[in-house]
Amino acid sequence: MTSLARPRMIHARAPGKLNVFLKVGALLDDGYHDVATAYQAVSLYEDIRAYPADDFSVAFSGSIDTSGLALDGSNLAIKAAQLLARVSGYRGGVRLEVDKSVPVAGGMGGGSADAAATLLACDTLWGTDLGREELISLAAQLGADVPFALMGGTAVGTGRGDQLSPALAKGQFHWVLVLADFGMSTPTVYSELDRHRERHALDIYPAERVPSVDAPVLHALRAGDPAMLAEVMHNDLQAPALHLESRLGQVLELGEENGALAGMVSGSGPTVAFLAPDADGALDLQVALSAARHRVIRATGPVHGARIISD
Ligand SMILES: C[C@@](CO)(OP(=O)(O)O)[C@H](O)COP(=O)(O)OP(=O)(O)OC[C@H]1O[C@@H](n2ccc(N)nc2=O)[C@H](O)[C@@H]1O
Ligand SMILES: Nc1ncnc2c1ncn2[C@@H]1O[C@H](COP(=O)(O)OP(=O)(O)O)[C@@H](O)[C@H]1O
Repeated sequence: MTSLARPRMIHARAPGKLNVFLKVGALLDDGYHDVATAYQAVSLYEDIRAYPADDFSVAFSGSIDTSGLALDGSNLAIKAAQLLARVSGYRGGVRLEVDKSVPVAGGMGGGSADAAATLLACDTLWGTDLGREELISLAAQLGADVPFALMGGTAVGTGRGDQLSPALAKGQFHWVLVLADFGMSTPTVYSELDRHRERHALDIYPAERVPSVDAPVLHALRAGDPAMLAEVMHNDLQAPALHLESRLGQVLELGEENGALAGMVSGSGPTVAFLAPDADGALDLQVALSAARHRVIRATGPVHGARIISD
């Protein structure tokens, strides 16, 4: 009698993201904020290889400095694998090798991409076969951005950012990303926004305490028109991020002086994303910013969400 051979390794890949639009509403009782965001998955990827093992472990490689990342159960990749094992009743473990391209704590959802790719890789490796819907619901338990890393493309996120609906998008947008040599804590940036609103007794979007994505943003994405998108890109976390790290303001100015259509802090920062008119414009901008001794990479979007590359 023959038994079905278990795969020896599964390779999954998930993208980083930009928030081309992010409005932050009220602080909720659970410490989260109601948000309305337009996500775009971009061509910076986390590649995860999952090997059968008796326990759970993770190791990192790649061009990004990962020396500060915990490798224990607090790592999002391990959390994802352990959650899937618990829910599915799988009794073994997994050895995860992550080739990292998304900056750590950079506002581009690298940890979320690790979690999404891990869910998919382990579901395949272990043959638990939960299916997309259930993986998305596990993803939401791991972090607000994790469902989008599974889904990819372009999408509107509401609630904590985890209630997704796909958005129509045409063509390709060209981004130039300035990476920082420091990270920023997402909760700290949200808290800075709350403090600012309290200090100035600001009413949060009084007409709509539940924020929404502005219609012109969806229109620009649908039209695939970078000039149109540049006019309406917005991030409520940019002001608090700049308040915490004023040097990001100089980066924004430099990009806008050198041909960017618009620049924006990505999510909670500190990565700064510039929208270029086209591929040539992105290359010119990369050269100018690199000459000013910044670490700069180019990316395009939208791209696919998490998927299996090989098994
Ligand atoms: C700001 C955003 C924009 O997409 O991304 P990043 O800049 O982190 O990539 C997200 O809202 C981050 O999502 P994610 O990084 O998955 O957040 P989580 O791990 O779930 O939450 C970390 C902490 O951020 C704060 N948080 C997160 C999401 C949200 N809607 N409201 C919040 O206040 C809470 O303090 C929470 O405890
Ligand atoms: N696999 C992981 N990759 C990156 N960060 C992780 C991971 N696991 C846990 N973290 C922690 O999650 C936090 C957010 O990291 P990350 O997802 O890279 O950035 P951001 O939330 O700004 O997009 C960091 O403080 C980091 O230490």
